[in-house]
Amino acid sequence: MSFDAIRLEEKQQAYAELREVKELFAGRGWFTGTSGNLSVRVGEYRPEQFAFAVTASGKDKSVHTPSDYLLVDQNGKAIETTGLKPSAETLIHCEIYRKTGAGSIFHVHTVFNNLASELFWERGSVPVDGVELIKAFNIWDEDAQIEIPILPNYAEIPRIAELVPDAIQPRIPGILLRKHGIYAWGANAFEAKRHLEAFEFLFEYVYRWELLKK
Ligand SMILES: CSCCC(=O)C(=O)COP(=O)(O)O
Ligand SMILES: [Zn+2]
Repeated sequence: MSFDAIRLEEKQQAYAELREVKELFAGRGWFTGTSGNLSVRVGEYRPEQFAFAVTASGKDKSVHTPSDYLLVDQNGKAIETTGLKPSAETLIHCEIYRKTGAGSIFHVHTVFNNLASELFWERGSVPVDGVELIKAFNIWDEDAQIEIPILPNYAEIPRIAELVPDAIQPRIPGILLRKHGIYAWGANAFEAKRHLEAFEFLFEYVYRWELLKK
């Protein structure tokens, strides 16, 4: 498969989706200090070869410019002529796509996802019991109990990326990095957004509930 088959309209559609969600999340204050990154897959998918549009590294994600996104391959290398650098965390997106075949991945740093990751670091996952919003993950069991995995936040992204495949839990479309942020994914941007919003609600809930219990 060649990436030449990716049509201009597909790329423009992916960039438009990223722009829309970037604007929405920026309005919620989810990109503090240039943090966060977003991606949408384009073209055909095979675990050994795929492409995606990803946010460029280090940009102020609350503003729109003509150089906010670029296309990369399954190894995170640019597949278009550009001076832009892909997100420093692109390798994590690569591993999530390879393992899950997802269509879109969103990463944000928030105070509640950082607090939850630290509160439950020693457990290795954030437990959530019986909260209605678990249904946003298409888990419909009454009183469902889920565990959201937490990975260490090593300085070297490849060291984190290599842990990602084994950390991913089949029913849970997200992974926390300790005192860093959440990666949430879905079959498309709509679903990834729903999952991310649910995770953020649940992190705030579990954190506040832990305080109330004390
Ligand atoms: C200033 S935030 C540190 C880097 C980070 O965690 C992040 O999410 C943004 O990195 P990017 O290269 O995608 O801009
Ligand atoms: Zn980050």
